[in-house]
Amino acid sequence: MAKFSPSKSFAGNEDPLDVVLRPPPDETPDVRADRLRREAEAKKVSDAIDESIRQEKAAWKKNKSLFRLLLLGQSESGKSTTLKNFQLTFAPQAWAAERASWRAVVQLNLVHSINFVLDALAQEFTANPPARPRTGVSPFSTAAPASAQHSTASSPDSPTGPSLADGIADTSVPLKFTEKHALLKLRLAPLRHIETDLRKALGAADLAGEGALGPGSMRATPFDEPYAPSGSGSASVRSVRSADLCLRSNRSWKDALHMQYHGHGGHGHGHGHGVGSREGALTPGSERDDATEVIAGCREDMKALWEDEVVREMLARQRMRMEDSAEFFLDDIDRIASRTYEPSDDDVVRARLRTVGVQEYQLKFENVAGVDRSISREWIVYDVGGARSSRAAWVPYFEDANALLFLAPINCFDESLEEDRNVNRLQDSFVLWKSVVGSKLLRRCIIVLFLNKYDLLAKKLKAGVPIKKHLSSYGDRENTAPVFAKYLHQKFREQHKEYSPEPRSFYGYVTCVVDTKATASTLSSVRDGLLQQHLQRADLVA
Ligand SMILES: Nc1nc2c(ncn2[C@@H]2O[C@H](COP(=O)(O)OP(=O)(O)OP(=O)(O)O)[C@@H](O)[C@H]2O)c(=O)[nH]1
Ligand SMILES: [Mg+2]
Repeated sequence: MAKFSPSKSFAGNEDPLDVVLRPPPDETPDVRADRLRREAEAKKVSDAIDESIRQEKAAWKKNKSLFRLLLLGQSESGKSTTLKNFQLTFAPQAWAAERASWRAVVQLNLVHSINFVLDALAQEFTANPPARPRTGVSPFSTAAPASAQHSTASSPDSPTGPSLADGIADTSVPLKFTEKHALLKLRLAPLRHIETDLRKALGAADLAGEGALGPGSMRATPFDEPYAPSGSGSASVRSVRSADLCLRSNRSWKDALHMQYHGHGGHGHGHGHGVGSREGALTPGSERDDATEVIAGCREDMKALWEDEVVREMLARQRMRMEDSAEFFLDDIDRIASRTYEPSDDDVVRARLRTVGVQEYQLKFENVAGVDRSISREWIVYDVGGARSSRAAWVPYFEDANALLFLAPINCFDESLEEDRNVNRLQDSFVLWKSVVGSKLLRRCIIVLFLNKYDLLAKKLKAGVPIKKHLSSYGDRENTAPVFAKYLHQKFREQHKEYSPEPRSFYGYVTCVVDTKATASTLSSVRDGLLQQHLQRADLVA
């Protein structure tokens, strides 16, 4: 029987690989140099591969511990308000530390709304001047003259109710302006400068030239072209605004304010640079805080203006849509227009600042008992500007997003977009939702829907605005908030199912994000659900 005899080369203790790779014994210097060069190149490639594997692992680890949430939806859908709820619910200490810095923002909201009413008044005066001065008329009298009371049509608890929302105000009787209105307008004139000062203090000035002040500038009249509805032939509420409350970002207005308070060194040496030309005008809590002083000085006049029935009727007739939070602040002038005013949690949640661009926030969870602490401690939340011109800027954030919270305001079925009056706001939300759920870039993203502003929907429907008139597909269903919310929930759900590139779960909530208590509980379950889903996916990928 033939015996197996190993070839000589593989005999003994020699490493077979080494034998193969060993340079030939008769290698010339040129061949050797060539071989070494090739080996060095191969090593470079191998090192590069190792490095890329290392980076991938690090990115995965980072991704795993950093959860990225995108807040999307049209302008004024409630994205920034939802972000504030996240902070209030999950990072209460950081929230409390920042609350005082919102004072100037709340003051700006209030002053902005008063100036908005004064603008409307000025326009009315041009066509319908106030009656000749009468002696003994005080601007503080809340009772309107008998003639004016006679001419008003709105209900007391809903000054901008059916007549505003549905465009059925009786304009045949002229509004009766009196000397009281002229006097109020005059006495409240200093608030113009205060608004400018506050905007500057909050860093709004550097937005000039970006078109960021939006379509309704201070010069825009409340008598712009009426909205021509595209489909139903029904009137929609016009979005006529005075200059938008628009600042670049959360961080930058806080920085700007810090500069105003503490000077450019930013360390509290008491050399406030003031606002406009007034040195130290915004140093908080000091007698030099001009804004607070002037606002407090105007308190009674502001109240008299806002509570005046002729003024309310004027707003209803002009079908003006003020900021959603305007009434909240205007109804609480006594508290806000005070020298000792400090913002409450609700004030901060309601304070409106339009978001410009994409703002990134680090949300550090305090006191959480998370499913997995390594991924529940810190989230990156992206809050975007929702106006049409801002939407292209969202796309680069799609790829890395783990989850997306889409806000659709459901009270706006009879309103048009501020940036395009021919587009119904609800229709815009539908179209946006369709493209978000259908996006291939977002196919692995967990999507949560908030059908928001339920309170405003309920108020509008209670005032008698007919849904069917603006949304013919609604048919003869009940004109009530619960039925309409359920109907929309179903519609959004159907689109989600139809357009998602891959099957995925639908999470839909009906919300009112200015209700911080209810929102806290919704956000807790959203957070737990998101983390659970995220972990399941991570297990599949890892
Ligand atoms: N009553 C009521 N007001 C709401 C609700 N949600 C948001 N608001 C108000 O609506 C206004 C707009 O809310 P934001 O959160 O600033 O809207 P946004 O989506 O961030 O808007 P952009 O920054 O312009 O894209 C603010 O005045 C909020 O206080 C709600 O559920 N009910
Ligand atoms: Mg915003």
